[in-house]
Amino acid sequence: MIEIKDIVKSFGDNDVLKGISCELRQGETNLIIGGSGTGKSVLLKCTIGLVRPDSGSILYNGRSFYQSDKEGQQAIRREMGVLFQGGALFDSQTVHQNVQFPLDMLTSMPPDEKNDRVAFCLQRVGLENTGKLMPSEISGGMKKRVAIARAIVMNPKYLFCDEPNSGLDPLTGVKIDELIREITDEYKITTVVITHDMNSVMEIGDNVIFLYKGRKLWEGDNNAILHTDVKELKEFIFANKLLREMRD
Ligand SMILES: Nc1ncnc2c1ncn2[C@@H]1O[C@H](COP(=O)(O)OP(=O)(O)OP(=O)(O)O)[C@@H](O)[C@H]1O
Repeated sequence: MIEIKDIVKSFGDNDVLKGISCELRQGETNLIIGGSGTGKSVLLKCTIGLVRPDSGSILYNGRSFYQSDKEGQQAIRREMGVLFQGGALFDSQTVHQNVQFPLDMLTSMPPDEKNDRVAFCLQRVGLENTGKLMPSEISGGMKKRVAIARAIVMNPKYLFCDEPNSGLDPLTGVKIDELIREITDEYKITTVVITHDMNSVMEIGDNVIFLYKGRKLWEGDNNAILHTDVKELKEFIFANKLLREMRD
């Protein structure tokens, strides 16, 4: 579990996060949703240690990242897998090399063990026998799968996904959501997904946190969200035509 407590972050006179607290639960897909510019990415960057909050604390299974020494921070970082927006694969490396990259950077695992681990992760995301291909030879959905395989290769306790569906057709997007959900459940990971996508909210929203202008306005699951009384959340949800028609 990750406990976010009263996080405040400003850039100059732009107060981006105005005191956000929430719990990101283990074995669940925790979705951070909200309109553009509401602070979702900044909150994610604070949570993965890329942006230091002005105040507040973030605890990873009880351990404070920002109050840990360098070694403690590295230990927590090693437990994080990150799926960056767009996948961020290295174009000049094969699928296998891309997935192996964190093992090369962060472990002294013997080569055979690395190969086995990479093969296992590729198989887990449904991409066995693709290791020799280059990223340019595979589809957008397959690239996301490779990026997921890379994010889980270190066996993370925490998985962060920034807009995992961006650039994918709806059906492929649903399959990626399902994969993230399955992996979360199977390995009991604390998964955090940033999204604008109401399909994802309805499919995998175990714990949904709605941000609006740097504050948390609502928190609940995907069953409760359609019955919200919060005006700003209703506007966000029912901007989606299909959901509006379902409601009416
Ligand atoms: N490094 C930075 N320096 C200055 N301002 C920043 C920085 N990073 C983010 N901001 C500002 O923080 C605010 C929130 O940005 P953020 O990227 O978190 O929004 P978001 O909710 O993720 O939006 P989107 O859905 O469009 O990605 C914006 O006003 C942005 O300009």
